[in-house]
Amino acid sequence: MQANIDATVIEEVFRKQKAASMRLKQKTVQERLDSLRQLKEWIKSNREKIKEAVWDDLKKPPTETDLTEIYVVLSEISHAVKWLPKWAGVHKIKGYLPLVGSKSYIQMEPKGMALIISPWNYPFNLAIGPLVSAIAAGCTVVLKPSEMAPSTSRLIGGMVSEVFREEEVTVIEGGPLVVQTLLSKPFDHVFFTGSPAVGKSVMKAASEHLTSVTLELGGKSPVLIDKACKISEVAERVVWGKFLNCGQTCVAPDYVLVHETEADRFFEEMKVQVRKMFNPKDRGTANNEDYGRIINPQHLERLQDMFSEALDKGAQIVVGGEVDKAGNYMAPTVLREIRTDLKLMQEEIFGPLLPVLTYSDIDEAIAFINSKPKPLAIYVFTEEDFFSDYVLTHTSSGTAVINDCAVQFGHPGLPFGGVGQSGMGKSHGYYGFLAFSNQKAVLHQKTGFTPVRNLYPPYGFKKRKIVSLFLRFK
Ligand SMILES: NC(=O)C1=CN([C@@H]2O[C@H](COP(=O)(O)OP(=O)(O)OC[C@H]3O[C@@H](n4cnc5c(N)ncnc54)[C@H](OP(=O)(O)O)[C@@H]3O)[C@@H](O)[C@H]2O)C=CC1
Ligand SMILES: CCCCCC(=O)O
Repeated sequence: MQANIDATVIEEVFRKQKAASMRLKQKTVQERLDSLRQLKEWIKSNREKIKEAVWDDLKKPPTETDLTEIYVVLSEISHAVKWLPKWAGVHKIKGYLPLVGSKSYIQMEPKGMALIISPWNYPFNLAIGPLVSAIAAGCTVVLKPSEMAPSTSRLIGGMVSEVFREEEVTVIEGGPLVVQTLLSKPFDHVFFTGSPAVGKSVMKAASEHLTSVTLELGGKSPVLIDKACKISEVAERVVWGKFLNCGQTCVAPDYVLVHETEADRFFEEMKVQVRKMFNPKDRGTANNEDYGRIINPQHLERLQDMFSEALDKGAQIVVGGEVDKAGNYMAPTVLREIRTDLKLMQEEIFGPLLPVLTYSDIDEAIAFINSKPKPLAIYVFTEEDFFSDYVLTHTSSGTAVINDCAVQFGHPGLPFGGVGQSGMGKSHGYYGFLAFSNQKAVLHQKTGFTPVRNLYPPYGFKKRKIVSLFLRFK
């Protein structure tokens, strides 16, 4: 069901879901599996509609939508369908001597009512991925997609109406004001994907009800390139990870630190790879199959400001630089001779600009990375394990990839999420299931004698001896 932004509608939706959430708590694993399978069938049957909606919103190449919006979600559903019986089952806990005779286990209980707030850059994937986890956990869901991706938002509303009962999942469209109204309600979990700035306001609002949150945020994810790498392979992987979705990707490389001895070769290879993957020949054509567009004129202007400032302060273009305002087009652009005080090096770029800096000493590079907030990802390219071990030991990030970029997002077995400014909580697979679950600890004590009785008062001489004995063996 799609609800308009009227506050009374939100009130009504909340009331219905509150009433349903206790009943749905008893929703069996089989019922949840049935819902996930129906969702999967809908997605597979409506692939073209999804691609059209995402094209309307972002001019995202249909094949890229297939890969990064549809395939990733189908993979998440298949993973959940395979493992849900185990995730939702009883997790037995090993015995504990002082409680000998008791049985302990963890019971996974749905948190209850979930609010999912999703961004525009992967408007299908980042709305439905968390929804899969919430359904698997047995939660009811209010889903608020981005109004900056209206076609995909409408498609999701229609899909939800067809697949779920209204009291199970409701899509409420709208922007910041709708979010603020929704956040005034005492949900049991809020799953937010977006910028750190908005993430803070979401967390603040949720704290009024002590509602748990998952914050999937962003940040400046560095690429660190060691000496003696296979530079053409490195360039290929950096170009793909960076310019996918025109760089509008939370796990995209934000800047590169390349060892000074490799810099010239790296720049040459970046030219080769950009031209090979995203040849500007299609620039401006409506049906470009390989490269998308910036979401709107405001974001294009933001990126142009960053770009102009960099050029004014000495940055040089290695490849790219073309901008076509009419088509919200900015070419995949690699820059060198970068000053560290540029806006480009202070704020998350979230677009197709890639500043490249050189370093001579690994500790200098690590100090630079650590001078910034902890990123969502760190990408290390090296042939030496000690190098990657050293970097991962001396830096902190939500995720880390050695010798590739962005692919960690697609592995349903890995927890995904940030740390510090780049986010809190994890998503995907079992970790997404846990985000929406209360891990209830259950201890079933035996009747009759248990060692615990020796700890009851009155604490006479004998009792004190027993307690000392207990302590001596700890
Ligand atoms: N960790 C991750 O998995 C990901 C993180 N991101 C991060 O998200 C950011 C880009 O996405 P973007 O959508 O622009 O992020 P925003 O934070 O601007 O928006 C995210 C969501 O919050 C809503 N929103 C926007 N402003 C407010 C506000 N003042 N109060 C309440 N809600 C608000 C938006 O609604 P509406 O859009 O309708 O205005 C949208 O639904 C980047 O920082 C990127 O790194 C992006 C993708 C994945
Ligand atoms: C490769 C797909 C990544 C999608 C989520 C993001 O990083 O914005």
